[in-house]
Amino acid sequence: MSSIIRSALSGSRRLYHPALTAVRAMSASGPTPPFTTLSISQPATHVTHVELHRPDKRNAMNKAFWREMVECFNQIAEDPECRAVVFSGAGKVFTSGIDLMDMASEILQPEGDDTARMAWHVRRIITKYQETFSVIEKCPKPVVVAVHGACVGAGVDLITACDIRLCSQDSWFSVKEVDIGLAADVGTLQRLPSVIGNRSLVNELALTARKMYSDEAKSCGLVSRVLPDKETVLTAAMEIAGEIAARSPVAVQGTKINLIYARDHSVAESLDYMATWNMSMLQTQDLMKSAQAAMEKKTPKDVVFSKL
Ligand SMILES: CC/C=C\C=C\CC(=O)SCCNC(=O)CCNC(=O)[C@H](O)C(C)(C)COP(=O)(O)OP(=O)(O)OC[C@H]1O[C@@H](n2cnc3c(N)ncnc32)[C@H](O)[C@@H]1OP(=O)(O)O
Repeated sequence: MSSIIRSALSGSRRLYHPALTAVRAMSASGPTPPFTTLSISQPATHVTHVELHRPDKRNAMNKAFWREMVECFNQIAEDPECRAVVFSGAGKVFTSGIDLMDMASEILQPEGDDTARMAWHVRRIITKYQETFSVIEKCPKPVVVAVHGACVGAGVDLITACDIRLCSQDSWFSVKEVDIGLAADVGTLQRLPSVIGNRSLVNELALTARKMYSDEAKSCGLVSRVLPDKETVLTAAMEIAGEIAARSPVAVQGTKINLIYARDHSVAESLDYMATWNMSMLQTQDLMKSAQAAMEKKTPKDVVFSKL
């Protein structure tokens, strides 16, 4: 059952649905209702563009953002029209991280009658915020992130949950949390080590909060490409998403899920999971269609795949 039907049945407020969203320019004009921090568009067939849209506040992540990301990516996960996602930030920078004004009260003055209750309250907040980026990883549609300018604090948590990272030449990254008196708690410390495969560098970045510029980000593997500017990085991200979206969604989503499984499990466990996964997925009609196209020297773009 699609999210839109569920929404109608439950009588809840209108939900965003990419298939029903008008095709908009790549640079959206503002948040797309019902969201206040995210602008959603469909720049190409089967591609959804999610833009963090608080440019005046350098895309600082306020309370609404942490909630809306979960709603947005859960809907994308279930949207049969969407096969790949591009994530970017509006305005001058990608993101300045957590909204230091909006979040202060929730974290610094937690609800609760005593220390234990306040601690449980804070724990619930942290796990809720962790979900904001874990939904990117749980979404079976690959997410390509296009970074430009600053990517600070929670921005690094966000991009490490994405599948493909690109940035512009003017980008810089900072695991900023130690500078504001906390250990990063929404994904960087857990995901960055396997993203860049260099624990000494991860430790250095996380313990000093120093800026890492685009060339170093490329050389250490945080990003796979550096493009000249914001426009070209977004264009490159759209092209990659288009390539992904042209391929079998059964193959693509199985690939994402098994890559993430393999990151977190032994080779033996992952091979076992893979065999179990493909014992059913190899029975897809996409396999025959794709193989036939390859034999006929056609590209995946020439093949029409059923919705998934
Ligand atoms: C449970 C906890 C979960 C997650 C925790 C995450 C931790 C973090 O994210 S730590 C990182 C915190 N962020 C920062 O320390 C960055 C602060 N911002 C900056 O350094 C700069 O703004 C900049 C990103 C380098 C951009 O500089 P510039 O282009 O010169 O813009 P500004 O003039 O500084 O800012 C314009 C405007 O935006 C507001 N703003 C910027 N960053 C934030 C922020 N993080 N929170 C709230 N507001 C922010 C700034 O106040 C200005 O607003 P005006 O109303 O125009 O004054």
